[in-house]
This record gives sequence, structure tokens and C-alpha cells, in this order.
Amino acid sequence: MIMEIAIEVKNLNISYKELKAYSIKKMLFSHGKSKAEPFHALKDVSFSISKGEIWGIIGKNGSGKSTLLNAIAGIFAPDSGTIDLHGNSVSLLSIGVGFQKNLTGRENIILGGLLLGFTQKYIEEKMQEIIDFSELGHFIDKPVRTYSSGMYSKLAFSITATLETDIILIDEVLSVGDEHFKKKSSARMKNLISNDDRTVLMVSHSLSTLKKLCDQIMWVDGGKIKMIGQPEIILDLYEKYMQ
Ligand SMILES: Nc1ncnc2c1ncn2[C@@H]1O[C@H](COP(=O)(O)OP(=O)(O)OP(=O)(O)O)[C@@H](O)[C@H]1O
Repeated sequence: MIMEIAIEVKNLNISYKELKAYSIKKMLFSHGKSKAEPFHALKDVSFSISKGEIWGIIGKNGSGKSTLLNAIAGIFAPDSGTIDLHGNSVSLLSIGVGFQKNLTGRENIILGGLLLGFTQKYIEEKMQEIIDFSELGHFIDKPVRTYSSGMYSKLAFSITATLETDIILIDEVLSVGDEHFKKKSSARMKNLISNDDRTVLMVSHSLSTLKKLCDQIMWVDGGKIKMIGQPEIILDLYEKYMQ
């Protein structure tokens, strides 16, 4: 059987422009100019994921995991290399997800949905389902800047979980909110992930979660892929390495 590819990353390089630490004296005499040094967060990363597969990404803090998810989501542009999603829609579930703080929850649902590539008509059809899942009640018509961090993540989760994309990228968020919402969102996430047509790439520091859910694990180290393979093998090696 030929597997259909959903995510194809080739020779991906991404760097952040970093402001070099300068002494105040040097700053004063350089007339405010400070040198920007690029920091290579991803170095020549290549892999491909078949449609329907669930992949986990592991690696030390700062190894490049979030940068990779952001690049696949189209938020960061590569310096070089390519990312081909073969026409699949993609969404990123991350704590750092951006809302327009002065817009209401309802307006952010529309905006977020449009950014994910859905039509306004479709988003409006799904609106009530998103609001019900979020349990935000009348707060849905209040500006997002008035939300607590829990309410913020409930809204983000409800949008991603209801406006289902072909590819879901999850950055450390498998369940959010209070205990009751955590249970509900974790069950919903498992349901979303288990759809045979859905491709999932998730970053997590919970090795037991990854062992349970993933078909393959990618170990990223210093911006490079160290290993890709079966969860039992890679997670075991990683655990030993981290001890
Ligand atoms: N906006 C930025 N500007 C400069 N450097 C950055 C920026 N964002 C990330 N980096 C650097 O890029 C590297 C990779 O960061 P990234 O967030 O992708 O790591 P990570 O593996 O997701 O880490 P963690 O497990 O802590 O979430 C880190 O060394 C980090 O310091």
C-alpha cells in the first residue's frame, strides 16, 4: 500500500535574529546600533509524515521543537528549505496562541477560523458548538483582554477542537483549564487524534503520553534531528540520555 504523504519537510533551516549582548558603553559609542547575530534554531531538518500518522517530538529545552511546529503552521518562514503540506489544512494548538486582545471571544473565533482557511459561513455554522464547548457563557462577547489565562486556553482549545483541520500540531497542550475541562478536553483530543485521516505532530515532555499515543517519535537536539523511530526504542534511549 502506498502511503499518502501529509507533511514533507526538506532541508529546513530557520534562524532567529539575536541582539548580541553589548555593554552600555559600547552601545553609547556605536550610536545606538547593536549587532544582530543570527541564531540557528533549526539546521537542515528533513522528514516526511504519512497521512493519519501521529508523531511525537522530544528534545531538551531549547532544542527547536516549538520553532519546528511554528514553521509547519506557517507562522515562521524558513531561511531555506521547504515545507510541503500537500494541500492539507493545518492548525497549531499552543499556549502562546495569539488572540486579538481587544476583540471579543466571538470575534476571535471568526478571525481565528478565517486564518485557518475556513469560510465565514462555515465558522458561523460551528460558532455555537465552539461557544458551548468553551463554557465561557456571556464572556464570549467580552474582549479577550478581560479573560483569565484558563479562559484564554479554553477558547483556543475549543476553536482547534471544533474547526477540525487535516493536520493538528500540538505544543504541550493535551488538556487545559480546570479539572472538569481538563477531562473533557483530553477526551476530545484523543477523539480528534484517533481519526484515521488526521495527521498529528505533538510536542510533549510527558514520555508516557507519547508512548501511549504516537506511531513515531522524532528526537530533536541542538536544532537537528538526532533520531526518528519506534516510540518504545526512542523514548527509552531518550530517558537514559536525560538521566
Ligand atoms: N524569538 C526568538 N529569538 C531568538 N531566539 C529564539 C527565539 N525563540 C526561540 N529562540 C531560540 O531558539 C532555540 C529553539 O527554541 P524553541 O522554542 O524552538 O525550543 P523548544 O525545543 O521548543 O524548547 P522548550 O522545550 O523549552 O519549549 C532556543 O535556543 C531559543 O533560545
